[in-house]
Amino acid sequence: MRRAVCPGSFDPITNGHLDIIMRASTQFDEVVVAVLINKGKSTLFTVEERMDLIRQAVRDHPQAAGNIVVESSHGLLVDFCRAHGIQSIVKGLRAVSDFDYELQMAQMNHRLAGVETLFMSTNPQYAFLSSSLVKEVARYGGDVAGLVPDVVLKHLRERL
Ligand SMILES: Cc1cn(CCC(=O)O)c2ccccc12
Repeated sequence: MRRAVCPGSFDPITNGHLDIIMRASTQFDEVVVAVLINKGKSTLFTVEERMDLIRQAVRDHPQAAGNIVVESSHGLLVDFCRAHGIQSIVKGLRAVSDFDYELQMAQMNHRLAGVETLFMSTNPQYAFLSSSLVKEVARYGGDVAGLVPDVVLKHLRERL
């Protein structure tokens, strides 16, 4: 069973994230989306809400093949990988600016536990997206339809 993890805060999931998760699910037997718990960071949605939004977004996706599971993770990602029998981390790269930090994390995770990190190119139509930017635009009444899954759009409007 070849498993990969797609880690992130997903506060909330965007269509850029969903695109990578769906594409990763065609490359592995199972993809585990890990919602990272960061106690020090205030978030718009709770961990449970973020997990539910991801599950709904995947369910609503026409290409969903039933091999995507959503979990939460605190502490080191490599410990999460060991606990879940995961050999690969899949990350989406949006721009060259993402690469420096992601390379550092990939080298550390490989040294710590031999876990490989596989990078996928983000779909150019979503390359400018981040959860923070989506929240900022939505907060000031901007239209983020098409940039986030419909279920996220609904909850963003309710929450903000
Ligand atoms: C799957 C995925 C997770 N992340 C981290 C996002 C986060 O930490 O919330 C991404 C960033 C860009 C493209 C794809 C992804």
